Amino acid sequence: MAAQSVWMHIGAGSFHRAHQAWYLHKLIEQGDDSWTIALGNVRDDARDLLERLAAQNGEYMLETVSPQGDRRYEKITSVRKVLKWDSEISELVKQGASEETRVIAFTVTEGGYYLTPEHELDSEQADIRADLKGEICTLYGALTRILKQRMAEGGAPVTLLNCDNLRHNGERFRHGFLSFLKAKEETALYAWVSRQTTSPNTMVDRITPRPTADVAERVKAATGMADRAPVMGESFIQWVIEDDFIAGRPALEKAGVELVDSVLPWEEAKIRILNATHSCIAWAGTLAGLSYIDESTREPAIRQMAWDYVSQDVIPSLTPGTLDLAQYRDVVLARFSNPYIKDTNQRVAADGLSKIPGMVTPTLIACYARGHEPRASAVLPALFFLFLRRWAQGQLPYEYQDGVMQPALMAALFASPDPLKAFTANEALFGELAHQPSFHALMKRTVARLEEWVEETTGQPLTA
Ligand SMILES: NC(=O)c1ccc[n+]([C@@H]2O[C@H](COP(=O)([O-])OP(=O)(O)OC[C@H]3O[C@@H](n4cnc5c(N)ncnc54)[C@H](O)[C@@H]3O)[C@@H](O)[C@H]2O)c1
Ligand SMILES: OC[C@@H](O)C(O)[C@H](O)CO
Repeated sequence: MAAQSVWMHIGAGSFHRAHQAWYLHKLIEQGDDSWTIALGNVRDDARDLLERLAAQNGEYMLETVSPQGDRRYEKITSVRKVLKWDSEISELVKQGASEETRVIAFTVTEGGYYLTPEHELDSEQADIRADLKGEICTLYGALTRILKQRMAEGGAPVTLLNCDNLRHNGERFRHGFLSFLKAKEETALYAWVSRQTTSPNTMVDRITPRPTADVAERVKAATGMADRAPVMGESFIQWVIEDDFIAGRPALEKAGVELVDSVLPWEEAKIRILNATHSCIAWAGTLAGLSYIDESTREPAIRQMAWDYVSQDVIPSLTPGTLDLAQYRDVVLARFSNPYIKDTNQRVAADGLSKIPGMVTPTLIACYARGHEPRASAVLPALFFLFLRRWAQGQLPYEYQDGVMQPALMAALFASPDPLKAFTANEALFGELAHQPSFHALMKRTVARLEEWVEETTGQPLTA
């Protein structure tokens, strides 16, 4: 029998339970239970869920639904330990220090890495400042605590695996973490992490909305299980990982994971075509008074914005490879239109301040670099500007969540005499384009055009 290995996951959100936990469950179903999951959270916002999961011994039902409406129910059995939260993250530290833990994976959202557009650690962020002083608000503070203990207990190597939607997610996380350790003057830990850990890049994909009460009702009706922690997602699933695990890994290929030398083509397609387009639809849908991604995608004008952005600006900016990008676009738009996935514009609109620089600005820059005015891509930041303006006016229909949002700074931006100019001149969002007059002119024209569209669509005048 193979030695028991633990995959510790930090970030007890819905996505981990619909994606990574499903793959490990598939291996267990095949008779290989040599790898199981220990699940915990950096922050106190998953306490209820962790308690409910613990009461079910980590088991829960996953409901998946296809674009045709076929629903499937699977009991996920890979989470074998639920790590209780406390302010010292003691259970995460104990589990993460143990040699049996060979992979520490995480999903802490796009905003959870605190990187500038130049991909440097943003030490100005309040959470980072707090963690540099020894608190635990971020993944970096948590890993520092966990890995220090691991080093003290023998220092067995471990893979640090980023499963968030971030371009070059392994590399960017690693650079952020090592910069954090340097700033914190953790010299010995810095040297140990450099030698004894790896951070493969990954591309993860499965649309996983926040579960609503009706998921539990359908689970009960279909399976009889009174599940207090069900999760639901689309039937589509994909995981591409660079095969660089320093302390071994599950036989993920047997569950359908693609293990590759470089995830670059997949992540470029995913981030620029799927994620950026998703946000475009969420911001536009919200401005048009719609609540869900599927209904927003089926709105012809919004679908056209998304289609034009991918077709006119993204595809010509990417190096042709083995992926059929036009087909990828069409599949993605079909997935977003799935009427059985009630994914909210609220969820997908989140974290725009990280998504614009990470997912959209590279396409804007690439277009200018090849002498093409990015008219279709400018629609995305222009929509986000109008969306943020609604936020500043207190007129969004829901709470906007953004990991890097500093409300006072944003409010000041919209109180300035020319908010659009201040927004477009923001280097953190637009890098070198922040100083380019032609980009400012393009944004002005695009915002004016979209204001007209919003007014026509909603029949309501917009207040500037
Ligand atoms: N939901 C999806 O469709 C999906 C698909 C692919 C990838 N992802 C990735 O997974 C992430 C999480 O998605 P989810 O659906 O699980 O979201 P969720 O809202 O259910 O969970 C978010 C998790 O991140 C943690 N978190 C948030 N900000 C943090 C911070 N600054 N520091 C530490 N922890 C923090 C929360 O405590 C929680 O555990 C996404 O942001 C994305 O990068 C999600
Ligand atoms: O664009 C929002 C993401 O959470 C998205 O649902 C996911 O990346 C799909 O895999």
